Amino acid sequence: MKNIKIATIPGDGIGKEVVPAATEVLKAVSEVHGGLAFDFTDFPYSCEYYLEHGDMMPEDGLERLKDFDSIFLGAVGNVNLVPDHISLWGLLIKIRREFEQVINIRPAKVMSGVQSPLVNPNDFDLIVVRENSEGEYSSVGGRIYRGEDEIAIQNGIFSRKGTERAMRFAFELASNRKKHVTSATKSNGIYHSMPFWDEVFKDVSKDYPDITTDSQHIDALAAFFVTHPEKFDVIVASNLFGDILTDLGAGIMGSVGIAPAANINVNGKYPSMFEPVHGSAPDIIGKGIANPIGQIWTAKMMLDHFGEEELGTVLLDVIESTTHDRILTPDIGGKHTTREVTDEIIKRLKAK
Ligand SMILES: NC(=O)C1=CN([C@@H]2O[C@H](COP(=O)(O)OP(=O)(O)OC[C@H]3O[C@@H](n4cnc5c(N)ncnc54)[C@H](O)[C@@H]3O)[C@@H](O)[C@H]2O)C=CC1
Ligand SMILES: CC(=O)C(=O)O
Ligand SMILES: [K+]
Ligand SMILES: [Mn+2]
Repeated sequence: MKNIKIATIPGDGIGKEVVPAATEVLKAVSEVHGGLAFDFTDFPYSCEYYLEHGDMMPEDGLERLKDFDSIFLGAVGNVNLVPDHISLWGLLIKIRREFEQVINIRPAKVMSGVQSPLVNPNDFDLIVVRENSEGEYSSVGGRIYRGEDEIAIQNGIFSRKGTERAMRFAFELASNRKKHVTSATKSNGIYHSMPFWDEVFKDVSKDYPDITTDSQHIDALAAFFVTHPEKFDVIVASNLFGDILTDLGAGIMGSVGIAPAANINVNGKYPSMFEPVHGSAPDIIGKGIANPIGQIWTAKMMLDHFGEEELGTVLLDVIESTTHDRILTPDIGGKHTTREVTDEIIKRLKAK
């Protein structure tokens, strides 16, 4: 029996609704498989935890998480309780950084039965490789003066190591796909970091002569995501550009509620973390209508990560069969609840 130890952190808002749903699905996956067991341990780290303890997680929080095989997180953020930059940096971004989850991979594709907001979208299937440890997500800078003379300085951090690492990851991924990598840049407007980004991209691409490349400014790239998403395969982007592009990727799929993501530790020193693209969705908390597919598809990425690709494919096929049959939550045009979609996925999995 293969036993996988998973730390679950539902976090805030609908994270508390979709993580339990996806955990139930994983339990069904384990039943179907027979030789695979998941051992879940739940951690209450959240904005409510902050109010009680003055921090998003205990001082030894990372110590408690580090020996798990992976972390399965929902979302972090409740601005009614804690400012976002405090809660996200105290939990989500802290784990990404301290556990050296330097790559964030986020696929987007046409899902059967889910109406894209694009009129007659061509069949797209792309994946964004987002640098996940530095870039524009930075705590370097400061604020001086108050009022009229106030100044805020925010520095972006682009190391050769980090930039190259994300790009190599993208090229490796592309070699098993359509052998094309697009670089998201903005070297016409950002004076230092983006010309540097372009140079590193050029250098790295020399090591992959069988992979074709192109480079697009992020503004144009955003427009192409809407007009011709089918033209893309692997896109490598900085932390913020990747963040924005993947909500856009989710948008053209039909909803941010179905988009999955994986924060990958590439050196094997710490667990990777699996959490969907979306946030805590404060506008729909407690209504029972959060789309669980983003979190469940994220569970599929976790299965892939553990070498269970066959099972991962079964799970994605089951997800897509339910959307195909229009068992949909309201965000993608249906009337079904989180519970109903989850139950349907579990039922179909068990029938496999
Ligand atoms: N990785 C994380 O933990 C993230 C956390 N956040 C945090 O979440 C909070 C809300 O952020 P927003 O910018 O509003 O982004 P959001 O992704 O939470 O919500 C944007 C819109 O998408 C909808 N939506 C999101 N997930 C959905 C789902 N599963 N099913 C149906 N509809 C869904 C929401 O109802 C809302 O209308 C903030 O505190 C923010 O900082 C935001 C993004 C990522
Ligand atoms: C915070 C956020 O939206 C992200 O890192 O994806
Ligand atoms: K999330
Ligand atoms: Mn985001």
